[in-house]
Amino acid sequence: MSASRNLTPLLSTLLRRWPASAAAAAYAPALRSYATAAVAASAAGSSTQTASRRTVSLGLLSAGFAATCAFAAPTSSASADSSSGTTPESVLNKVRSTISQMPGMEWAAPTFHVVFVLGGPGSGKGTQCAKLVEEFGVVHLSAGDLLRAHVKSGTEDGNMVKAMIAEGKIVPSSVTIGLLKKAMLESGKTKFLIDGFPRNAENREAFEKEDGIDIHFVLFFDCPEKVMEKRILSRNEGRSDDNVKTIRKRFKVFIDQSMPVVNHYKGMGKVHWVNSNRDPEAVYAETRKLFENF
Ligand SMILES: Nc1ncnc2c1ncn2[C@@H]1O[C@H](COP(=O)(O)OP(=O)(O)O)[C@@H](O)[C@H]1O
Ligand SMILES: Nc1ccn([C@H]2C[C@H](O)[C@@H](COP(=O)(O)OP(=O)(O)O)O2)c(=O)n1
Repeated sequence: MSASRNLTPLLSTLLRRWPASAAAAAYAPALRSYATAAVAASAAGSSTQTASRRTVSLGLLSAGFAATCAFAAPTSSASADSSSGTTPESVLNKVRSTISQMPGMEWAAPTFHVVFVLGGPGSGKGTQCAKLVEEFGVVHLSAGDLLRAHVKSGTEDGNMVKAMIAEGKIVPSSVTIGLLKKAMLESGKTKFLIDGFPRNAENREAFEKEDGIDIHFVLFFDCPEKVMEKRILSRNEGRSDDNVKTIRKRFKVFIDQSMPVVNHYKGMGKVHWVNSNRDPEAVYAETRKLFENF
C-alpha cells in the first residue's frame, strides 16, 4: 500500500476527532504541507510498518498539532499560544494520546536534525544562514529573532525579554526553548539551523534534555571583535541592542558564557570553525561544503 493511501484516512480521522472551527481555514495551507510531509516522511522510511501496527511520524503529528491549535484557540492566529494555555507540550500530549487511542496505531516521535550556528554578535550568522536556506532548503531559526518577535506580544514575559535584550543579557532557556520548539513543530520540517543558540551552559543543558533532537554539528563563525563591532554599528536594523554600550556587554557575555559552549562541543569533535573575516561569498564557499551531507 502506498504511503499516501496509508496516511490520508488517518489524517481525516484525526481531523474528524478535532472538529474544524471557524479558524480552520487559516490552517488549510499548513495542513496541506503537513500532509505532504507525512507522505514524504513515510516514503523516506521514517514511518515504519509491521504486520499489525503502523507507526505515525512527523506529518501526522504536525497535522494533529495544527488541528489542535485550531481546536484550542479558535479565534486566535494559527499558532500555539502560551498565554491561552496552549503550549507545545500540551499540544504534543493531546496528539500523542489521540493517536494512541486509534486502533492499530503506535506513537513515534519525529527526530529533528539540528546544526547550531554560533559566533560573536555581528560575525555573520544570519547572513550565512540565509544563503544555506536558499541552497539547501533547511529551516533557519534565529533565537534572537524569535525572542524579538516574542517581545512584540506585549505580555509580561515579553517585557522581561525586552529588558534582558536591551541589557545584552541571556534570556532563560524556558522561554527560548519554548519558542524554538514551537517554531520547529509548526514548520512541519525536520532539518534546522539554530542560530544564536545555545548561548550559555544553561541553554545547552536544557536543550540536550529534550527528546528526539539530533545535534549534527556546531558551525562557528570566527571574527575579530573590532570587525564585528564595525559591522553591527552599520547593520541598521533598528535593534535596541546595536549600540556601543550594549555591544560591549554582548561581547563580554559571548566570551564568558558562549565560548564555553563552543569549547564543550569542540571537546566532542563537533565544531566546524569558519573564518568569517572575509567577504560573505568567500565565507559561504567554505560553509556550504559542510552541508552537502546534512
Ligand atoms: N562576511 C561579511 N563581510 C562584511 N559584512 C558582513 C559579512 N557578513 C555579514 N555582514 C554584515 O554584517 C552585519 C552583521 O551580520 P549578521 O549576519 O546580522 O551577523 P550575526 O547574525 O552574526 O549577528 C550585517 O549588516 C551584514 O550585512
Ligand atoms: N539563545 C539566546 C539568543 C539570543 N538571546 C538574546 C540576547 C542577545 O544579545 C540578543 C540578540 O541575539 P542575536 O542572536 O539576534 O544577536 P547577534 O545577531 O548575535 O547580535 O537576544 C538570548 O537571550 N538567548
